[in-house]
Amino acid sequence: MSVVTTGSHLIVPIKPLHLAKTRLRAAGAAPAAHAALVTSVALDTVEAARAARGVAGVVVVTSDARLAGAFAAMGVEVVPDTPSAGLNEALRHADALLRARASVRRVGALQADLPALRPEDLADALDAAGDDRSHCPDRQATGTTLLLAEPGRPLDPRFGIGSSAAHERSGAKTLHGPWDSLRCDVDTTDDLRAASQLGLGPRTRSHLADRPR
Ligand SMILES: Nc1nc2c(ncn2[C@@H]2O[C@H](COP(=O)(O)OP(=O)(O)OP(=O)(O)O)[C@@H](O)[C@H]2O)c(=O)[nH]1
Ligand SMILES: C=C(OP(=O)(O)O)C(=O)O
Repeated sequence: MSVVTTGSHLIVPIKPLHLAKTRLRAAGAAPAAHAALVTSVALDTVEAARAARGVAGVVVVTSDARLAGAFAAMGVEVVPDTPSAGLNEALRHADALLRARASVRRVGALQADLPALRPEDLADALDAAGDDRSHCPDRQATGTTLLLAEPGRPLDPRFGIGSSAAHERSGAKTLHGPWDSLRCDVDTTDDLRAASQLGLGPRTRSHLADRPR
C-alpha cells in the first residue's frame, strides 16, 4: 500500500548549462565559470527547497548531464527533459510523471535561480497557499518563482514573459507575503546583488568569493 504524502512535490526546471542564464553572464566570463555559477545557484535553491516544511520532494527536470550528475550526488531525483520541448513542456512532462505516482498529492514548480532562498520563506508561502492553485511573483512582480497546482490537478504552467499575470488569469491566487528570498530570482547582475544582500546559499557565496576580480 502506498502512502499519500501531505506535502507538495516541487519540480525545478533547468536548461542545459551552456544555454542557461544568458542575461546573467558577465561580459567576457569564461563558459566554465558561468556554468559553475549557474550550477551553484541551482544546487543552493534545491537544497533550501528540500529543507522546507511542506515540501515532500524535489525533482529536477533537465537534459544537462553535468547538472544531472551533481543533483544525483545530492540524492535529488532527475527527470530527463523531453527533446526540444521548452520550459512549460518540460514542466508538463515532469508533472504528468509525478501525478501518476500514488504517493504524490500536490505538484508545484519552483524556479532554479533562487540562491538566497530560505526554507522558512518557502514553507510560509506554502502555508499561505493552502490547497488553492497559487503562485508567487518575482520581486519585479512580473515573473513567477513558485506555482502550485491544486491537489490532484495538473500544474498547467504559463511560464514566460508576464507569467505572473498569466498565472493569475489561469486562476492561480497571488501569494503576497514577507518572503523576499522566495521572490528574489536572479536573471541579471542587479538581481544577484539583491540576492547577496539577502544572504546567498553556501555554494553561490563560495563561488563568488573565489572569483578573480
Ligand atoms: N528543463 C528545462 N528547463 C528550462 C527550459 N527552458 C527554460 N528552462 C529553465 O526555466 C527557468 C527560466 O528560464 P528562462 O527565463 O527562459 O531562462 P534563464 O536561463 O533563466 O535565463 P536567460 O537565458 O537569461 O533567459 C530557468 O531555470 C531555465 O533554466 C527547458 O526547455 N527545459
Ligand atoms: C520564465 C520565467 O522566469 P525568468 O524570470 O527566468 O524569465 C517566468 O518568471 O515566467
